[in-house]
Amino acid sequence: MTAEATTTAATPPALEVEDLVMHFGPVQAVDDVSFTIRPGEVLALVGESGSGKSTVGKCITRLVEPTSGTVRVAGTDVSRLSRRQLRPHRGDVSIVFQDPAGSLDPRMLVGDVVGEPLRLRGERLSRRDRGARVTEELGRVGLRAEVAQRYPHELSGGQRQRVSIARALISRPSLLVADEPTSALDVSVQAAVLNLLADLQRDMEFACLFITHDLSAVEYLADDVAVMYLGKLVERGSRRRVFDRPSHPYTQALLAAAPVADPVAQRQRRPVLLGDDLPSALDPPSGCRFRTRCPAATETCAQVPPEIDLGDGSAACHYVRPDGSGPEVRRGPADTPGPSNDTARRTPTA
Ligand SMILES: Nc1ncnc2c1ncn2[C@@H]1O[C@H](COP(=O)(O)OP(=O)(O)OP(=O)(O)O)[C@@H](O)[C@H]1O
Repeated sequence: MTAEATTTAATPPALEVEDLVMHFGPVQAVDDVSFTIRPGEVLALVGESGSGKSTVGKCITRLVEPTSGTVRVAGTDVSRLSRRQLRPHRGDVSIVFQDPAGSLDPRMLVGDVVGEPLRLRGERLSRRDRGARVTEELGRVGLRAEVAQRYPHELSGGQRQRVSIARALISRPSLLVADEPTSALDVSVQAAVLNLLADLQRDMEFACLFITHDLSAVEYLADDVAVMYLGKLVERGSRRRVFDRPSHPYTQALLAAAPVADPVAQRQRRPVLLGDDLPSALDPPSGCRFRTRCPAATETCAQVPPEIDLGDGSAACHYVRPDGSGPEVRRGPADTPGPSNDTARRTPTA
């Protein structure tokens, strides 16, 4: 998908996250994470389970209070606002969760669920006007007006996720955080919901932080990609650059591990296995956190996070070549080939 960045000098980024830290007691879930999303841009946040992706999303939407750091939405520092001060900004950022069954109040009618953000935002609307807005939003996500009179449990998983999306978008947010929006759904409806999100994003032009494990969905939906590993951002760049020339050994491993639709391309891939499980966020490795699993690690990686600036907002491992291409990562015997940068184009299966 192409989202033309409409940023001008006068238009602040849709989202600026600066030095975000979230520790749950001793658990270092997110550590010094910074990134920006331009208006209308889709940034995919990828990484293994437990790398801190959802926690970043929750900090942005103030579902958890960050330990430190700044979150600016369309130029407003929302991290320092009290709940009361935040009220007029409610609805500027919305979130769609992985599991619609868990995120929709089972005692509320769908119409009330979808219309609730308008009430919370303090919009004074007559019952009739609110009903009309709800009907409009339901139509936008492909649901009939009658659905408003049903309870969430009376709907299918795909329909429930459409309700979550309608609820998220009724306040016309400038930023949508979509946290694994299709992964809890039946495979047969995943592509339809993903297509819906893509269409809505293109039509309504909201910026989107798309948190996902699904690299084929990233290829389909994202403009830029940010890669997280154990609470840290290890790489950021345009989707094309990251997929074609991943610079961090972790990104290379992640891409090499992802299934591709084309069996020939799959065979040509040179796998880099991640090996052991993710280390604990209770006691992350010093220096570069990936070093304990990195096939290219040297002793220096234990001391300083070996990052260099690629110049396009990307932080990359010091192993990156001067031309910006990735290192030849080796694992095991010296003749074991490194990862391929030749990723087949993928689209979600219908
Ligand atoms: N409320 C909490 N209390 C304590 N630890 C937490 C809490 N929420 C998350 N964590 C821990 O923070 C780390 C990051 O979790 P997070 O859910 O953000 O990762 P993730 O990348 O989104 O994983 P997944 O893809 O499985 O959702 C993990 O070690 C997790 O156990």
